[in-house]
Amino acid sequence: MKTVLEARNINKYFKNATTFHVLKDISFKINQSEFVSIMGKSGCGKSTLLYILSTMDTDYEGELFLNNQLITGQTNNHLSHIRNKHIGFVFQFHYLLSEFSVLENVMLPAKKLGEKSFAEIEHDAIEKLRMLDIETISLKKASHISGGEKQRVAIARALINNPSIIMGDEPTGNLDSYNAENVFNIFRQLSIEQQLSLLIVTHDKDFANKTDRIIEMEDGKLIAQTTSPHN
Ligand SMILES: Nc1ncnc2c1ncn2[C@@H]1O[C@H](COP(=O)(O)OP(=O)(O)OP(=O)(O)O)[C@@H](O)[C@H]1O
Repeated sequence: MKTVLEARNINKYFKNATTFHVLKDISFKINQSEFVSIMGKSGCGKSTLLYILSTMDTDYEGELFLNNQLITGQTNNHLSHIRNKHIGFVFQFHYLLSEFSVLENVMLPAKKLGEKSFAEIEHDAIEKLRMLDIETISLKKASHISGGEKQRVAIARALINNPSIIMGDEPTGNLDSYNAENVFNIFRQLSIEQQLSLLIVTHDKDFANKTDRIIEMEDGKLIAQTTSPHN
């Protein structure tokens, strides 16, 4: 099984008036097509870890590999490229550009990457919108669609560059149970049909129990990795 993401002995310190050891020797791997959740009490370090794994925070000790390539120590320019091409993000709040259409929002990361023509990007974006069953709202302004639709648009945007992994920080935290289940089902379908890996921080035990593996954190440490009961 191909490893998509590997964290080796990640340590992080916040250095203010005092030094705070926030992440303590975290190591784990995520395989292709695996759907993994991260759980732990508020303040245990989940978001801090996700920032490092997503290459947005480079101030840490240890090593990070994406598709078996060491990405620790790369230049900011290179990291920005890696992030845009290989990692899709879905947050609790969707961060769509409200004055832009759904279609324009989904196209943005591909335009930024600059590897395809406008027509190709538009074609890809419509395909993603169709896959998520929101093609009919493609010309609506992002401010004129529902919360559940916004999160599906955010997922389509995360998929536009065909990433290896989707990372999410509480992507269902702002949704009602119907829409939360809908997002879970989309993630599950992506992991099975597109062989996409998913790493999702969540406080929702029901959501986590349905993923392939739960990574549990406490006080900055990885304390358990549990294969979920559904397996
Ligand atoms: N810039 C900073 N300087 C010092 N301490 C920080 C900083 N940012 C976060 N922390 C602390 O690091 C710890 C981990 O924070 P983090 O946001 O990663 O937790 P979390 O598990 O994601 O919490 P939540 O579930 O509430 O989002 C917390 O104790 C937090 O107060």
